[in-house]
Amino acid sequence: QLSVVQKQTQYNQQLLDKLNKPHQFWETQPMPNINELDSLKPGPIQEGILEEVRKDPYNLISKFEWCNIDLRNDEQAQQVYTLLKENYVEDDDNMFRFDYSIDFLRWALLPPGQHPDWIVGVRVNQKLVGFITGIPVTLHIENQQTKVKMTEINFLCVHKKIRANRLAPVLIKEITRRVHIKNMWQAVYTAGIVVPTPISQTRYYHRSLNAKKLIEVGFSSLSARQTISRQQKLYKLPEEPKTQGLRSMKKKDVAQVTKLLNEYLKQFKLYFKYTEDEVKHWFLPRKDVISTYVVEKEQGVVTDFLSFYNLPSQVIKNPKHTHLRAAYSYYNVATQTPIVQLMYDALILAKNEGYDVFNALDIMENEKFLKELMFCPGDGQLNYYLYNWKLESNMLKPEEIGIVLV
Ligand SMILES: CNCCCN(C)c1ncc(F)c(N2CC(C(=O)NCc3cnc4ccccn34)C2)n1
Repeated sequence: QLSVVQKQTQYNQQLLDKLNKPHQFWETQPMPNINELDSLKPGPIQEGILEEVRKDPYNLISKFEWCNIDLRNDEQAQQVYTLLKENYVEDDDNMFRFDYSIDFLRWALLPPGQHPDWIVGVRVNQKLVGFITGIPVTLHIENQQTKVKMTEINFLCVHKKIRANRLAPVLIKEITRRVHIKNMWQAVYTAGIVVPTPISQTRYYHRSLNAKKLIEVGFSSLSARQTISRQQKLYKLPEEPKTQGLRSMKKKDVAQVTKLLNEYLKQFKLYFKYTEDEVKHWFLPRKDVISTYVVEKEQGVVTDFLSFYNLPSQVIKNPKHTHLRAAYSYYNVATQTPIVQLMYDALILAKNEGYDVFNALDIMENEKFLKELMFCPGDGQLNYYLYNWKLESNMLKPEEIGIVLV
């Protein structure tokens, strides 16, 4: 084992490296840097050459080895769950950490057309210590004609005990290689941190559903003049939704929901086009994972729908609560029902499903309901990234973003 002194020296050196050359890894990647933003022409930054793609995996330090994770296998799914539960994204004050469930991970990572070698793990003596994932998507960029088959990257995670080993850049390079070898050259991903070069900087908003719990876990705080009971009254919601014909989505709704969604998303500069199979996968309700409600008007016509996903956070140290139950706004299409009314019903439905807070980004048309429904801006910023693609416009406004990454 390295002596304490050696470890400290190694750590100090790594800090110095970071200070001297921040983003050392990202400068080697095809992402426009600040002064290229005006010179690069829109489209791919580097042309991919299939023959040049490395055929074998990147080298790992000894005792580390690559593995493909089969999330359908309970044991392997449990290993991923535990790695993320203990080592994935935390808030800046280390009070909360995401607790993605196994059912949620199967929903998020086993969509139609998934590639088994895009669920990538790194093990040391059978223990999972690193993880990164990709799923195949067709992204429409800035106009109808430009649609690009690419990967959506997510769940980059390195075990806390082996950070500063530069494993994250190797995980990124390896999944990039596995995408390139399938002749795909772009990626879309999000992150709470800023690395070169976001295409959009969006913000989280939170709507309190259980004011007392949010104060007890430290998610919300009371100012001098506020009391818990006054907060509860302020955020109180009716027992039942207002919209006539609002009900849980069923299989028979898939065709109409697909048409509504694809039509609705065309207004944005970044959006996916969905097949009926994909709508089945992403929107049919799954307990404790995804909730979708449709508005059915006279004899079977679906005019609107709302959806939100379940992403609890572990409350790291709290005498009374182990989890914060958070619902995240997914896709909402309002064609006949006013969007404020539809989202007010979403709050009521989420409250009745037991959520403590309802989160939404300021993307799509969300600005139209955030203030009126008493959402508060959070400290969390979510940056969107496109790998190896120069946009016509340097940055997109949040309301031009039509994709939600879980
Ligand atoms: C593709 N993947 C992106 C989604 C990952 N998502 C949901 C995420 N990425 C960065 C964030 F900033 C964030 N925020 C939700 C807001 C929030 O609730 N902040 C307090 C809080 C409660 N629990 C946690 C856990 C981690 C971080 C903040 N937490 C901020 N959400």
